[in-house]
Amino acid sequence: MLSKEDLRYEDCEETVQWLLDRIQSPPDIAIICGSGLGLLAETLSNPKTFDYSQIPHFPASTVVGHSGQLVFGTLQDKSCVCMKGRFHVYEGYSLSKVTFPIRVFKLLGVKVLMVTNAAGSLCEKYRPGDLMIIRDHINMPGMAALNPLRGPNDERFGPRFPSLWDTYDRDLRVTALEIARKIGHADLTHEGVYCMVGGPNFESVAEARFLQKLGADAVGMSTAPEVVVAKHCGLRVFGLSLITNRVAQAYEMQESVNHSSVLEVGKQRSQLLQTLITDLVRSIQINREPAA
Ligand SMILES: O=P(O)(O)O[C@H]1O[C@H](CO)[C@@H](O)[C@H]1O
Ligand code: HPA
Repeated sequence: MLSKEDLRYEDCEETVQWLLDRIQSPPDIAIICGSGLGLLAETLSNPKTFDYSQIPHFPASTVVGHSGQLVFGTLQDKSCVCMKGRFHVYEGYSLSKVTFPIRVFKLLGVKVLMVTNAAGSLCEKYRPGDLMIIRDHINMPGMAALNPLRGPNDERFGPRFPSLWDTYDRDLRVTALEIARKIGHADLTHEGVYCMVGGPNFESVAEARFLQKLGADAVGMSTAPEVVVAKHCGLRVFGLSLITNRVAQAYEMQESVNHSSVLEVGKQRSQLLQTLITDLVRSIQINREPAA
């Protein structure tokens, strides 16, 4: 059964129509800016910006470092849309609301979703300021039935039982690693597994040890639901984590993390992220179906 909190296909269509009435050309690529990474949106030329509060059915951004704007524009001759700020479950939103923009992007005609996030390192060799290309994820809330696909399945979006085995696009991952090498940052660019937890607290030492044993290289409080919904509706997905801190896995470790330091690392690395995403967008071929 749908709850009051669940947004329907028709709500999505309404939002899409509202946007189509106001933009020049529908986007092919959508980019979600993680905590402190909103400057990515400034790479778009001829920007057309909407506050989330203007857009029908869009929730509001409540987290510092997520300014709450949707920016349409051009990057490397590709029509793009950037979310300056995402929605998190810990803000109190249903998963349907958290992932609503992804379905809007799909109905707008987007082919590729690029998700970025700030994340803590669980892997010995990752340092704050490093990048992790997401190879795969562990959706902790999803495995405990807090999954955005829970409830009646609307086949217009996708199948009841989607497979996630090849979710993070292999070609985009390879290209991103090549770009990192070309721009001289291979040493700080890794490929690994992102684990989503519910937040908003940062992990306890015992939780961090548990996640590391499960095979997670980095941990954050977002991304997995967006990616599940993107895969469900057939989008190509690329994911990039900026490692903003180490997560303490021993009681003696003096690792303290707070949201301001997460945002600060985002600011310091914004240029690098912009370069990598811009070069990756340049490499993407968009195959538009011929008009009927
Ligand atoms: O995942 P993004 O939105 O980048 O944000 C990350 O940073 C915040 C914690 O500082 C959490 O919201 C965590 O998920
Ligand atoms: N844990 C969870 N989410 C995060 C972290 C972290 O250490 N850093 C940035 N987002």
